[in-house]
This record gives sequence, C-alpha cells and structure tokens, in this order.
Amino acid sequence: MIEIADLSKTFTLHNQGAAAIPVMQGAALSVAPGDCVALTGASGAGKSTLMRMIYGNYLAAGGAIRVGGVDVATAEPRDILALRRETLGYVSQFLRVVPRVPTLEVVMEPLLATGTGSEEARHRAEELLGRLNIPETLWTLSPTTFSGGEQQRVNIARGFAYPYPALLLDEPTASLDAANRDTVLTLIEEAKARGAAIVGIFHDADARARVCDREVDVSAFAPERVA
Ligand SMILES: Nc1ncnc2c1ncn2[C@@H]1O[C@H](COP(=O)(O)OP(=O)(O)OP(=O)(O)O)[C@@H](O)[C@H]1O
Repeated sequence: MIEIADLSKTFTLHNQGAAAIPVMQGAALSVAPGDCVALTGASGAGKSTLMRMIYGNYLAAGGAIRVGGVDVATAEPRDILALRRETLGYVSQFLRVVPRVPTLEVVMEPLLATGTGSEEARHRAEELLGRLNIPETLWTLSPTTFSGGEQQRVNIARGFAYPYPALLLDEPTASLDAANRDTVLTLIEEAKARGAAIVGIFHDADARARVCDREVDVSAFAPERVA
C-alpha cells in the first residue's frame, strides 16, 4: 500500500546563499495493508521529514513514494489533494481547524467530503467523540478553545472517522491519560484489522510494542557525510 524506494531529501537554505543540506538518502520502506510500521531513530534523525514527504508536504529530491497508485514524489498537487481525501489520512500532533466550526462538524468533515450521508457521518462522529471522552456539551462548540488534550482527541476522532486505506500517525498517544491512550491504541488495532497500512512515530515504547509489527530506524537513511 505504501512503497518507498531510493528516496532522498535536501533542504535548501535560501538565506545562506542557497546552501543545500542533504538530510536523507536511499530511504526505502514497504507497508502492506494491515501492517503498522514505527519510524524510530534519535531526535533529528528524520522521522518527521520522512512522514511529511509521504504526505506530500515536503518535496523529495529523488526517488519514489507510492501510496495506492499515486507517486507522491512526482504527483500534481490536485492528485495529492485527491489522495489525501480518499486514501491517505494524517493524524498530526496538533489540531488545525477553521475557527467557529463545531467539533461535531470537524469530525464529520472527512466523511462528508468522501460522500457519506450526513446521518451516517454524524453517527460515526458521535461514536468516536464518545469513545474518546469528549463531553457531549462540547460537541456543538468550536474546539479552538479546548484544552490541549481535548484538541488532540478531537484530532484523533477526525483522523479515524473515515476508513483511509493508509494512515500516518504522529505521536498519537502523546500526553493522553491511560484510558484515552488505550482507546487510541484500540482504534489503531481496528484500523489494522480493516486493512489500513499505517506508518507512525511513537515515543511511547509500550504503545509501539502493542500496535506496531515492525520498526524502521531512519538513521539508516542518513546521507553519507563527506569528511
Ligand atoms: N527547513 C529545514 N532546513 C534545514 N534543515 C532542516 C529543516 N527541517 C529539518 N531539518 C533537519 O532535518 C533533520 C531531520 O529532522 P526531523 O524533524 O525529521 O527529525 P525527527 O527524527 O523527526 O526528530 P524529533 O524526534 O526531534 O522530532 C534534522 O537534522 C533537522 O535539523
């Protein structure tokens, strides 16, 4: 479902005479439906960079990133937007929403965007918000003023509402209490059981052990240093 081959990334520092900093070379990764792969490696090794390249936020310098039938490394922006709508979900660490949109609509939106009827979308959103312990009194309010943990849980509800065939998870259990952490890990298990291919960054080693089938250390993709 996710196939990465010979992927490289260079950052260009425009404020320093366009200096080119290679940060990744020869990255390879293959994630089958139902598999969850954890990206590991020390801080700065390139976990977030790889994740952002898979989502199409960072441009690759070379190589291929196939998600479903689309090569994100070379796809047109409109094809990347279609891929994000129908195939590739991303649970980032922080919720970014349009102000004044109620929580329930924030969670329903990925379902409505892919043609699910509003009754069914509402039902799924209510189920997820309930499981993630967001009080019903908050559902009609915008999440912009919610606590950090509540915003994270709304973000997770939104990310798991639509059954994406591929999912990127950036520290989905960070700063959650034990009960909510358990719910998120169960949601990941359910996504795997329906065949989602998942790539995640999990600093929580126990969470990794529970839901991940493999670990890939991105330090192996560091460019060779010229001495
Ligand atoms: N815009 C940029 N310009 C230059 N270098 C960058 C830029 N963004 C990231 N880097 C470098 O790319 C490397 C990989 O960073 P990345 O954030 O992917 O690491 P990480 O493994 O996710 O780290 P952490 O666990 O701390 O989040 C780091 O050396 C970082 O300094």
